[in-house]
Amino acid sequence: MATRTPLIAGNWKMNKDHLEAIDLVQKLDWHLKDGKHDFATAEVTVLVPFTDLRSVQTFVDAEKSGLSYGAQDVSAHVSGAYTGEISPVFLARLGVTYVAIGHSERRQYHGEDDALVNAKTKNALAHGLVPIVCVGEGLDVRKAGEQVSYTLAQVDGAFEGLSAEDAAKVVVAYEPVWAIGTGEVATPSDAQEVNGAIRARLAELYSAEVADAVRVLYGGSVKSSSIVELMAEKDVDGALVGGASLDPEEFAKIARFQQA
Ligand SMILES: O=C(CO)COP(=O)(O)O
Repeated sequence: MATRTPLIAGNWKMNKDHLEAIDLVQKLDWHLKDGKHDFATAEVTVLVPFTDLRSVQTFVDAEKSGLSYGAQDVSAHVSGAYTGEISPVFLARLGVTYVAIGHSERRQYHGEDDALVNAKTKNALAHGLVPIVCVGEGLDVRKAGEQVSYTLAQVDGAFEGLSAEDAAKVVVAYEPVWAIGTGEVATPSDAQEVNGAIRARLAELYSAEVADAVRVLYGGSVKSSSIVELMAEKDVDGALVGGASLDPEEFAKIARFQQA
């Protein structure tokens, strides 16, 4: 079985301007260095607003920080008359590693559907970015007990037409919508149920090797008090952290879950 390096990703959402971003990333870097964090045992990345990318890049390069960084969305197009969109080419030029695609807030407030998520995923991969494809059910679906089939349909949509080679590079984040920003963290077994099903689906769609290579994260109200139990589940390969990623000490603690 492949050994998957855990990934702890902070999604800042629409918080922090480019000056505040430097302050936050500096403090995060300090806490990780203070704790002698070994990035080989858990990768740490921050997904920041587009306007913060240059500041974060400058800091990471100057400090030779082990942190990587990413964006929260990307266009399905490469260039041209798409007002307000950001090309994966621009992100790659700024040293971006990851890009979140299909976050539930984009699906909900910007009408993004599986076809668009698929197009963005392909575009990111074509330009050397690693997509973090977000999937997960709302409360109604959870109450109806349909969380696995609902989420797997989103996975099928996101991976449609992807080669095995590309599929192996993708990160999937299972984020049940009812657990986002609510303080309502899914239990470790809730996370394992869906994360395990996602991996099994990738094995069906591709192969055991691809399924083994893909990191499947959990997201939704993750805190330093919940990360250890979540990471103990065999198909939870990391976390996508919202609110708690804005507190550098708390986020560093989450990243250092192996030391807890
Ligand atoms: O949406 C999330 C990360 O993408 C989760 O947000 P919270 O950690 O604030 O619940």
